[in-house]
Amino acid sequence: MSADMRELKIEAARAALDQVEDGMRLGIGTGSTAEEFVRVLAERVAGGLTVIGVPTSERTAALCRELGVPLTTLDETPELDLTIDGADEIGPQLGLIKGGGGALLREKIVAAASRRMIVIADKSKLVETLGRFPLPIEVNSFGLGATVRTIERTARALGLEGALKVRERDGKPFVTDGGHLIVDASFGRIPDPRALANALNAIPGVVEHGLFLDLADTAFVAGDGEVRTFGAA
Ligand SMILES: O=C(CO)[C@H](O)[C@H](O)COP(=O)(O)O
Repeated sequence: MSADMRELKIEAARAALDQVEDGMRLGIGTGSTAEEFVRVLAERVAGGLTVIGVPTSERTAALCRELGVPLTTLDETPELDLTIDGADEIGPQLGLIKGGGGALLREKIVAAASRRMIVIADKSKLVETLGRFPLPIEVNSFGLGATVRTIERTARALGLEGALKVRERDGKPFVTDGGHLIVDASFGRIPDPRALANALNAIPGVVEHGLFLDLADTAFVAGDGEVRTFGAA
């Protein structure tokens, strides 16, 4: 990642930090932008801010522990005030594609448990139509072949075509924190994300998908010397 790109992520993270108030229960996202948020949050915590966070991945949990951000779980703290997370794409009405980092299931559970969700990103994530970024779909490993065929058929019925690939890392299937697999679906354009989300939700074997609709309230997007706010300020 270039130094400029990292700077944009830090700017967006700082804008989100301004929304954090003392005593808040936070959902803490996953990915390189969310990690910049953890870093700026940790500085504030070291300076006396009192917050408690639910991490959306083991990777984020490890960074929080390393930097001294206090953690809890959704079992101990089932309602959160604010979740801050990155995204792979930000589309119309703050519809998102997430899951590039493989944490979409926990990210969606945490976002849904939060009163407010803020997305932080650099401007490369803004799109007019979702789908350029392959849609991550988390699936149970049992019946993988059948589930992939059903996803393919379901997508085709909605006019969506494209390669479906089981995600790999180091030549082996990528396994999520929940022990599932990820199928990346290269649809190119998803003109009706709601129809696709509903259809995917109905497929046995699909654990969750990376379409985040009606979850994000605000996006802080850094680029061209400013941080733009989308949605509720
Ligand atoms: O959804 C995610 C992880 O599952 C991330 O938020 C998304 O992949 C963005 O990551 P980055 O900030 O590194 O671009």
